[in-house]
Amino acid sequence: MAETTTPVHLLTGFLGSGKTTLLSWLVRSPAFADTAVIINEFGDVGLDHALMGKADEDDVVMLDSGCLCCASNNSLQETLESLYYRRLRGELPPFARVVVETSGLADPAPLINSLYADASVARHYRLAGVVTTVDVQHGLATLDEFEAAATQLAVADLVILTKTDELEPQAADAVAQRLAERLPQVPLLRAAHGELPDPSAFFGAAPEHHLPAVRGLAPAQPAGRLAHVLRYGIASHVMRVDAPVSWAQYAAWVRGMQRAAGDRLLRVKGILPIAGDVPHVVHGVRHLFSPPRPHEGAAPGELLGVIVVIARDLDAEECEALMQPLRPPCP
Ligand SMILES: Nc1nc2c(ncn2[C@@H]2O[C@H](COP(=O)(O)OP(=O)(O)OP(=O)(O)O)[C@@H](O)[C@H]2O)c(=O)[nH]1
Repeated sequence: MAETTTPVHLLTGFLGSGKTTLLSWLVRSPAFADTAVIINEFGDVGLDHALMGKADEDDVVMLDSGCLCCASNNSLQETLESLYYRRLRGELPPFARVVVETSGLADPAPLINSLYADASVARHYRLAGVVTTVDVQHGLATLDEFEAAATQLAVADLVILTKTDELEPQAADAVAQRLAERLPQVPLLRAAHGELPDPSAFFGAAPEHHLPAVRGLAPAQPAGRLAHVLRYGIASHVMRVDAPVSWAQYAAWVRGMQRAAGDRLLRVKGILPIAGDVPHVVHGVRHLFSPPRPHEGAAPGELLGVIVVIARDLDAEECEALMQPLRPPCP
């Protein structure tokens, strides 16, 4: 008898569209018991993992809800195989499904293809749906501007319109309407404050009717991150801040970033020691920065002081110059 395969749900969506926030909430829900979550990142440092409050980047963490979480910079194939064999050897508890959070710049088509085309993966896993997050404020503009965002939407089996708490219901309705015109067959859910009305709806996506579109979009070889970086002039810079900073320094840094690079910024995230060495989570999407909040969960360890800046046409030198307000003043 053929072995049953484990369903894999891809969670994609452009930089800052709310994937990690949504997932952080979902993994605590009983609907996510028996789920293994894999976080795959753009950038050299596994920050999303830390922002979700997990302890160890290399290991699989079991949450109270029964959900398993791990971060990986390996290929999806390698990670899925490793999970499969660890489960087989009894090193991991059984899991009934997998959720993969892709990086915000990833073209999901090669990932989708690998689930179908890689024989060793396809023996044990199957694609069960692609969920694409679209930011209600920036989403439509991003779709027009970035091919990756358009591709992420094109392959969606379920669209989640995020941050609807930030707009009036009528304005959110208008965005939902525009998305429905683009993808009339794809269901759309709304998330507010990073939450869905029903967490189990996340698993309701059905991929079959999008397969032709995926085949048409997928390049022959899996697209490397570099391809995106070169094509759009987008680069990810990992900056380090070694000493605690004051609120005044933080404010000066944000002002400088907004003024000098606001139109080129895509995403800023990190964990900064602010005001007496308290680790604070820093988030920016485009030119907007959220108020930093104290970091929750396991100590950030060496990620404390790491800021990832993803921007267009911003080289390392200029990025470093923009970090100056966070550097200790010269004696
Ligand atoms: N008001 C509001 N803010 C949200 C919501 N979801 C996410 N955010 C904020 O949007 C910013 C980006 O959210 P993330 O969850 O990190 O986005 P992401 O898609 O994982 O981003 P990348 O890791 O860059 O791909 C953060 O400041 C979040 O607090 C929401 O539903 N409402």
